[in-house]
Amino acid sequence: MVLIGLPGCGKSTVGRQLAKRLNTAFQDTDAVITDRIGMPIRSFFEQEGEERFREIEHRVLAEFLDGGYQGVLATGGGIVLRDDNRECLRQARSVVYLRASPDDLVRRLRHDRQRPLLQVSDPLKRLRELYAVRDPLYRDVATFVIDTGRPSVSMLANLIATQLELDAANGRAC
Ligand SMILES: Nc1ncnc2c1ncn2[C@@H]1O[C@H](COP(=O)(O)OP(=O)(O)O)[C@@H](O)[C@H]1O
Ligand SMILES: O=C(O)C1=C[C@@H](OP(=O)(O)O)[C@@H](O)[C@H](O)C1
Repeated sequence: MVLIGLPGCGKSTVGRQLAKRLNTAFQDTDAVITDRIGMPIRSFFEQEGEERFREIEHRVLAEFLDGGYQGVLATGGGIVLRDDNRECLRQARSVVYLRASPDDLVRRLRHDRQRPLLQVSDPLKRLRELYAVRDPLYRDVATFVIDTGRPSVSMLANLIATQLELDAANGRAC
């Protein structure tokens, strides 16, 4: 199953807990990319540009999904920007959109210096722009949407696990 959503929505944090709860593997496309490029993503954006990053991100996503990866996969917030990535995601068995408001995200990420797109003078404005463009794209490929506003990380992991179990019990693949 794949987790999507804006930077800071909890794809890695919730994803790790969910994998434990489901007793399955956890992987993070950003971590795989970082290993592959041998530098932080922020440095890669500065040296090589976003477009090169998106190429590598596409290859990594396709490798996981074409390879039939069965665990929990956290993705980068921009994974839905490319048509071919959205096509890949539609073939995944479950895609969960962790929805978070720009206001919540800017609070969570106020000390972050790693996310290249948010190193701007007005990160709230940037997050609102990202939300406007991406929210419809996340919804387009999501199997279901979870609002992350109130619940804790462990509650969210339990909520998703329960939803996946219900889907499985109702005969829908998870
Ligand atoms: N539901 C939540 N409530 C409060 N803080 C959260 C929640 N989900 C994630 N966080 C915090 O927000 C930050 C970003 O989370 P992270 O999992 O790295 O996001 P992503 O992988 O989606 O970019 C971390 O400090 C994490 O602890
Ligand atoms: O939103 C984006 O376009 C990006 C989000 C980042 O991942 P997170 O969503 O884990 O921050 C990372 O993939 C890269 O900096 C680009």
